[in-house]
Amino acid sequence: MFVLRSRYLRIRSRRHRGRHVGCGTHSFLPHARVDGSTELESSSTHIEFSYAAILKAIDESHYNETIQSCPYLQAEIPATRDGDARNEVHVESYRSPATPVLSDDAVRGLRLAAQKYFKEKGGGNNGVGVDRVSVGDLLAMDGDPEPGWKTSLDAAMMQVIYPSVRSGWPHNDAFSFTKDSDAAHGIPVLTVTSASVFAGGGFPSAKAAMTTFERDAGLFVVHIDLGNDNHAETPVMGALYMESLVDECKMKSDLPIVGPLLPGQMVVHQSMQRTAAIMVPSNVHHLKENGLSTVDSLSRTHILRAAEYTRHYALRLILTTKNIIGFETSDGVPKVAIPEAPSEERSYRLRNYARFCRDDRVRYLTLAGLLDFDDYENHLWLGYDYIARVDNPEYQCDLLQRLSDVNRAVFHLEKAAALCPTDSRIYFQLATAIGAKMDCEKRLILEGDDDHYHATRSDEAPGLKRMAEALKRSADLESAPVKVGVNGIEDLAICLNALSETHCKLGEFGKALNALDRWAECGSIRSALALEDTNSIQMHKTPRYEWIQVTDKRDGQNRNVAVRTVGDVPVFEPEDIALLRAAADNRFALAAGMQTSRYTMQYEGNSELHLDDLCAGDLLLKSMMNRVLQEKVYPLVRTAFAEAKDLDGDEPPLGSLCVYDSIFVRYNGDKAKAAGRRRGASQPLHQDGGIYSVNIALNSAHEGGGTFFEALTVVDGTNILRPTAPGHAIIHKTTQRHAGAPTTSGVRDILVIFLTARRTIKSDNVENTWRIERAMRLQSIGKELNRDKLIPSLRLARDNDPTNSEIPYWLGVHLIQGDMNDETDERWTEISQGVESLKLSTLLNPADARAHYHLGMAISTRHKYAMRTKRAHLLPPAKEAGESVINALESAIRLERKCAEAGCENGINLSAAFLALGDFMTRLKSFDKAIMYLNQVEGTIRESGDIDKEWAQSMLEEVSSILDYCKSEASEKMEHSLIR
Ligand SMILES: O=C(O)CCC(=O)C(=O)O
Ligand SMILES: [Fe+2]
Repeated sequence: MFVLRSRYLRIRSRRHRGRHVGCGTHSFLPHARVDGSTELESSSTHIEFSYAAILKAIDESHYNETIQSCPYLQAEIPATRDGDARNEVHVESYRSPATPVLSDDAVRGLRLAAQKYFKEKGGGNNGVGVDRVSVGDLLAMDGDPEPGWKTSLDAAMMQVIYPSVRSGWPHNDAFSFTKDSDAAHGIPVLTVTSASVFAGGGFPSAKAAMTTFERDAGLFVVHIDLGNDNHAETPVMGALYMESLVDECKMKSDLPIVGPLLPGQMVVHQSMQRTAAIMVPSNVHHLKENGLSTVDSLSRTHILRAAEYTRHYALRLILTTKNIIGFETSDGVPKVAIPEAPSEERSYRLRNYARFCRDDRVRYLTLAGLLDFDDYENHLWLGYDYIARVDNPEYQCDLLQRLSDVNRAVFHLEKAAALCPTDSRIYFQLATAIGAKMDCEKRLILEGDDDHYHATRSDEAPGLKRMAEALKRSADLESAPVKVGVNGIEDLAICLNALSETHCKLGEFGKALNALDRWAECGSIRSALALEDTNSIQMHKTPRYEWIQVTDKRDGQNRNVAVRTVGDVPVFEPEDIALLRAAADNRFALAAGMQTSRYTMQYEGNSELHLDDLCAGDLLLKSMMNRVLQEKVYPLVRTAFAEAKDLDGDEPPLGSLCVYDSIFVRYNGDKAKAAGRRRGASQPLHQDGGIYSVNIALNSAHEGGGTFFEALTVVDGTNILRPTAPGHAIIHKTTQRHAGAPTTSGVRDILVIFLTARRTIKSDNVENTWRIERAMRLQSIGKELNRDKLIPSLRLARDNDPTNSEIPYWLGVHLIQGDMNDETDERWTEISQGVESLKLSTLLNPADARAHYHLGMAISTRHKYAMRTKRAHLLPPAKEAGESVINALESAIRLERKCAEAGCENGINLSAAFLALGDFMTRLKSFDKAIMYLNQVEGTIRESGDIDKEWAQSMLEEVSSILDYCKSEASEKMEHSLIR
């Protein structure tokens, strides 16, 4: 599938803040007129009429807003046009006056007023810790401590703010007459439609941004910094992240921010520019980066720290223009016709309206595009909507129509990119559209319902190349807001995942690795929890530990499975556990059964929470976790795995250990039982993400449960490990296959921390741990690749992490699964390599039942293929082959049964293994053995409860016919030997 997940782009446009006319409401549009036809072409007269009606409504809405929204802030007093012309200072993207526009007193007064308001009435705290209050509400508040700020603000409006906007963009359409009739409405003047104070930061895991990073309403945004209460102590300052500066700053290796700003200092920009108000340390431009030019930057770390440190304030005014003459009425009813809103406003409002239309979105967006050719968001939305339409399962149309839709999507997104070359969303959507287009073309060729496409052989490379280019640009752009903490890493990670995948599809593996490393780096900076401080001298008591090992029967060597903490120093003290579980209880109660995790391994009876979500805003929990990580977890992991180095061949990471993700898992055995889950509350066999998994027990009041380790199935005794007591841990490499053993009654709570490491300059070439992640990610991308690219990428994965048994396992499986009618030498080599790869997998992990199973099947397949293609002479001797098949399949059966006993089976079809054994022994004319194996098929099917299934019946028929053959051959053989 080529269509990328659209989750990456949550296109939003800021809701209009106007109190009377929300663009979120339909109230300003004549309902009866706008629904009806769904296609622009369907009825031109009808459209003409609707179009006019819509514009009229929009003009009215804009007009109302300009006179009603912020009556407490005076509009601009028009100067003579000559006067303006003399002051023209055309600026590109923003104006940032050197001297503050508000005095220190006014800044403090406004901040104090907002603080009082938030304390008494709250500020909405919209889920990301940002409070907001309108200036109108501040003015209406009783007991403003220092109300003098209003006079200062009024003066600034007239003397600095309005003149500065007008002289900054003198050629803006909104300032000029377009038609003669407009002259009747007078000169357009600037006015304020929204004035708000924002506050953000000052708590654990606070976001760097105080305002959402998106296009604003109106025509101009005036941002005035209001400082914070701790400025003197710690110089945390305000700044404005400005998307349009990205390219320019990259060249100068600077940050795309305007600031740091002094309290009272102002930045003005067009609303169309995407910006976000952020908090930064005053030395943000002088931080010495580590030279990796990656997102894991010092500036990001320091900006996020600044945001946590203090609550910062800013004033934001939204400006537009209005025509003064038309409004001069006593009763609010205009005497003359309502003036046209500026075209940018018309387009913005129409676009916002389109968001709420289910059927007509494309049509309204097209109209919005006609109103303002320059507004890239119209094209972005159009492109996005054309793809969304094609993605919608309810959209009934033929492939050619689909192709035409995705072509339009590509057209609009390219247009958007030309108008705004710094918006990462556009390039991501462009890549999505190109992918969708390729998908359509492929289907047209397959279905052959068009002569043109029927004739064309598809060559995907050019399309994939364009996708890669767009994704690369998107990732490069997206890195900028990530680097300053304005955006989280989620979207960038998705983009880099797609980029790696596209490079793999092109066979560009070097570039794929580069993108993969950047993607992995995202994982290493995702968590807001502390990273390992490698400089600190350990003064704390770390838990003691022991290694759980198995002895390999073949070479007598010990293999490490996991570390278990022992003794009287646990990872978590009882009070730490209590704190964590209480936070989880709260969150589960809040979620009321809704999904609380990003992961999919969840069944009835299991629930999960991300520790980062729990810690956000919870100072106590976060600092407890940071302490435990720093004092216990990191030193423990580093020491234990450094000790294991000789045995495992893995260097501990060079860079600081850090949290890749951490989840609180609650297994409810009783719930699972009630839901009829035979296995209780459990997790299937898997590998984790990151490098190390730390699994900490939080209670003991349950039956069953524990971590099942596949590696332990090769030795006698238990294969489920449990920490020695609540608060203690089991730690293993993430590549060690394991499962959550069924909790059969009661509740089992654990905290699993997946650790990875920060990248260092050396990581690229020498670091094992970094390569472990590469290999895992290559393997996960493999699911999206065709066989011809899948096989080389699995080989690459194997080269990067030669110890991960999962990779040669999949490589073997895919090498075997090719065309059995292809009799070339190349195919023979593939099959032989497939067998070798599976053999390697069983050597690396002798406990993997699946690998043994597929190895047995593969040897048998190779045998059949060789016989058929006259290559019998290339096969190993029959006895040896027989032994290896028996060995492999019997191991598979034995191991799978052990897994099943623990409730953690792989789900291998054991009856098929017996059948394969019987079949192979028959081919080797070893009839007694064949009969012995075939006789076990029926019982095994019964055991699995599948006897009534159709496949079971046909398998039994096959068994019975081979059995008949074997029996007659066996008795003939017997006769033969008697005669002799
Ligand atoms: O239940 C357990 O101990 C295993 C948990 C686990 O493997 C996981 O959450 O990834
Ligand atoms: Fe796990």
